[in-house]
This record gives sequence, structure tokens and C-alpha cells, in this order.
Amino acid sequence: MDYSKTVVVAVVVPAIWLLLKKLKRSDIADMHGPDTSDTSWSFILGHLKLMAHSESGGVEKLFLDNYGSVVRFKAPFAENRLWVADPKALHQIFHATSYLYRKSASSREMNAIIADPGLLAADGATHRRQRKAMMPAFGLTASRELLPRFVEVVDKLEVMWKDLLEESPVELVEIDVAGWLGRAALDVIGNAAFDYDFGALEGTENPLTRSYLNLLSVAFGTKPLPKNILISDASQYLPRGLLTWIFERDKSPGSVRMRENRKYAREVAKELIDTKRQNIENGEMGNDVLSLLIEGSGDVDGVMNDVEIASQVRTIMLAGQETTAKMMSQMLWELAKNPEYQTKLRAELDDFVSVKGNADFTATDLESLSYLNAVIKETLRVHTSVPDIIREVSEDTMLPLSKPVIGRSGKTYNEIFVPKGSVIHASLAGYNTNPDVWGSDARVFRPDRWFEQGMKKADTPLGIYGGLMTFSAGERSCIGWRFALIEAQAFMARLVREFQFSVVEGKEIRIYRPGLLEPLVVGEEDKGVQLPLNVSAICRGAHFH
Ligand code: HEM
Repeated sequence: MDYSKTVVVAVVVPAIWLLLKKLKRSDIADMHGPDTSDTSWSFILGHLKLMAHSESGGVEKLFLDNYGSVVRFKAPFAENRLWVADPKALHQIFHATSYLYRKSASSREMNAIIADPGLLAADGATHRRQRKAMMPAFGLTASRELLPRFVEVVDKLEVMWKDLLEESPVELVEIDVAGWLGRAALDVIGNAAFDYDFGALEGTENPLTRSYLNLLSVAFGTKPLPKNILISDASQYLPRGLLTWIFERDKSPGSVRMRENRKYAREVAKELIDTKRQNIENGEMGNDVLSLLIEGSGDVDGVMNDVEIASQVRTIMLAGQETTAKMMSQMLWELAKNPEYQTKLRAELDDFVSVKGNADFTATDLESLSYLNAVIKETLRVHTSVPDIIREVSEDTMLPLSKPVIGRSGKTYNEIFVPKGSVIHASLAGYNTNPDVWGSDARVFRPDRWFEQGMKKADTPLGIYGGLMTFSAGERSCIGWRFALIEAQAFMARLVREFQFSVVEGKEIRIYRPGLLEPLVVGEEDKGVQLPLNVSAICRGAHFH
């Protein structure tokens, strides 16, 4: 079968499937939402192009302001889908037991193809077993012990930025913080998760390192082509064999880069597992994530074989690097745009150092820095790296709502009927910026809100950190959130203490949301992801470095 026939199959199979599905009763069709007269709608893609090409926060604002927290939109071939940012509904979706709202087949299949069948792709009992085996390696104690490894990388970054400043004829240099933090985060994950040196900051010529830099940005593209949007969505109806067939032949830069990465990453994962196993047999136990995974794999309940462990290596690389790098660069961008918050954070860090007598922050020190943690939370809230998670309903069910919704028919709903097979876009970004939850200034970056009593207007408990949905919630929430948090604390405490950040006049930055949030400079979109900021050194008296 040639490629064009495959695309035809990718259109016909879902179309028939959807016609059958439309015959089922559902309340989704009665919810308000954008209609088919909207210029962004097409029969083939529905509103998916509008969503994939929107700027960060764009869809969430459009939906919340015009239709509320529960919205019906069109998926390909006129399928009605639900977009949800309502706290009570999200609580049900993420906390219902027995995988009632299963991760969609499209997300699982694509994850299995791009990162092998690790935790992101697993489902049901396999997911539960793998997650149980992995939890100890991501617990509080294990994550705190990684701090010296994070510090090792930020030490290097600090020296490199100071060298750039020393070489500069002026006191300030323009630095693409997204590029630098992307390389630093790759070195962090190599070091802390696998004891592997990518040499990304030093620019070592390593094909694996090259293939990982901005991998997800290249894979999704900042404005994905209609063909890719359709195939990615249709992947829930197509068998894995056919999807793999399409992926292996696709010549788009994203698929080419993914295949290249897979080739090198599989080789290195195997070598790393062999070396670690040998080390453990020789009584040398490392504290990196991989050593803990291998050691824990002997546990009867949580057992994972080497193929699964190798898949977890690739899954962790995919899930833990660009997410954290983007989050840290967005934090520096917010501080550059809001110098008053930057000054306040630096004052907190300086005061702490002067009382302590040195700047060697321990994990407990970092945890106690309340303004640092407020700025981190506010960044995670306003810039939700994974804006939506797609879930499929595995049994007919009622979805409860926080407040009544009046449908298009005039009927009032306190809960809505969603039949088996319905697809729901659970909006993490929508929840994080929902005025019903965070108040009327929900879209404004304002770290001080974290010190205000009654700051949250909704009392449904959600999320695993700060009541935010950024790391998702429930059985499939981010396993690496403590790793990401301690890494961000260590990096931000150091960088904000040592450097001043300001915006570059004349360079307008926009953030798009095809996969993760991707910053681009207006007029320089062809250069891909970048976030340039002006950086200068902080000059303080003599001591405490
Ligand atoms: C700011 C940084 C991060 C953000 C915003 C983030 C966000 C998320 C989200 C939203 C999910 C759920 C995805 C889904 O259900 O499809 C997830 C899952 C996951 N994350 Fe993270 N993540 C971050 C950092 C990390 C790090 C540093 C690691 C590892 C070192 C990691 C490893 C994982 C893994 C393995 C999963 C799959 C969990 C499962 O399905 O049980 N993440 N992450």
C-alpha cells in the first residue's frame, strides 16, 4: 500500500466508525461551543487546527470567555467532543478508579511508537505494575539525593554565561535562554537519571545529543500540517501496525528526527543497563534513577524486564527534559517582563544567603524559600506545558459539574451523560487559568497571589503540586514532578542570584501550543524555538558565592 492510499484509509476508517458512534445518545451535543460557521472549522479537521495553531492560552481564553468550563467542539468528521476545565468534572476524570477515563488510544499509540512501550504508553494493569516499580526512584528521598547532580550542571552553566559576559565589550549579552536551558536540562537528565554525560552544554559532537535537542518541538512543529493533525488524531482508530507503517515512511522532519533518535537511544539504553547491572553486581550502587529502577526490578510485585526498563529510559528522556527546560525559560521570561518580582526574589535569596553564611542551598533550604516557590508555582500555573490530556470514556457514565450549565436546548445540567467511547479533552491549561478557580485576574502572572488567604475560589482538591493541574492528577500524574521541582529550584535560585534578566527591545516573543509550549520570535519563526533575553551579571560586594 502506498502512502496516499494509507492516508485515504486514515480518513475512511474513522469516518465510518464515527457515523456509528453518532447514533448513540449523548449530552455532549447540547453543550455550547464554537460552531461550524467559524472560519477555523473544516469537515475533515473540525476545530482541531484552531486548537493546534493557537498561541498559548488562546483556546482556553476563547472557550472560557465565550462558552464556560464545559465546551463542545468539533473533531474530524463532525464528531462532537468535550473540552473540560471544570474542577469537579476534572476531579472525576482523573480520580475515578479502574481507568474509567482511559488515556486515549491515540496518545498511547503515538507514545509507544516514539518512545517504545514505557510508562507513557502503558495502560491498565501493565501501567499499574510499571508505575509501582518506578515510584521509589522518583520518591522524595531519591529526588532530594539528586540535588548535587543538578548543582553540577548549573555550576557549568553559570561559568559559561559569565565567560560570555567577560568576552563581551558591553555589560550585557543577549542569550537564548530556551536553547541554553534546553542543553542544560539534557545534561541534567543524562546525569541524574542515567549517570550519562550528553556533553550538551560543552557542545560535544554526539549524534544522540543532537537528536534529543528540541526533539518534541521538531516532532510536533510549531504549526503542524493538516495531514499531521489528522493522522495524529486518527491514530485512536487505526491499528498500531498501520500507524507504525506510516511513521516508518513519513518524510517530515519530525518523523525523520524521531527515527534517528530511536536508533541511537536504543543502543545507548542497552549499554547503560548492561553497565549498571554489572556495577550493581560488583556492589557499586549509584543513586541515579536507572540504578534504582534496575535494583527495584527484582521486586516480585513491581518486576520489570530489561526491555521495559529500556523503554522507561526513552520515556523519561522524552517526558523529563524539554518540559523542565521550557518551564525554566518561561520563568526567566516572566521575571524579565516583571522586574519588580525579579528584585523581590533576588532579595529573598540574598537575605537567606547572608543569614546562612554561604550559598550552598540544601533541598530543605530550597523548599523553605517561599517567594522562589511562589514564582515557580505561578510559572507552572500560567504556562501549562501540556495544555490538554485526551481521555476516552470506557463505560457509559455521568460527569458531575461544579456549577449548573444551561445547554443549547435550554435544559439545565448538574451532570452530563457521556456514553462509552466519548473522547474528552481535559484542559489542564483551562483549569489553571479558569477565573472560577483563580479569580478575575486568573490570566495575569502575579506570584504574590500565593500568599493571599482564599486565593483559590474553588475547593475541589486537584493536582499533585500547589493545587495545579500542570503535572496532571491521579493514577497517571507526572511521576517526575519532584525531580522537575528540585531541578527548577536549584537552577532558578542560582541564576536569579547571579544574573539580571531583561527583555530584548524589538524582539516580540510568542508561545505556541502544538505539543509542549514553544516560544518563537516574531519575524524569526524559521529559526525555530528561541527565547532571547538580555543577561548581565549581578555585582555584589565581595563575599558569599
Ligand atoms: C515542568 C516539568 C514537567 C511537566 C510540566 C510534566 C508534566 C507531565 C504531565 C502533564 C504528565 C501526564 C501526561 C499524560 O497523562 O499523558 C506527565 C507524565 C509523566 N512525566 Fe512529567 N512533567 C514534567 C517533568 C518530568 C520529569 C523531570 C520526568 C522524569 C524525570 C517526568 C516523567 C514523566 C513520566 C514518566 C510520565 C508518565 C506517567 C504515567 O503515565 O504514569 N516528567 N508529566
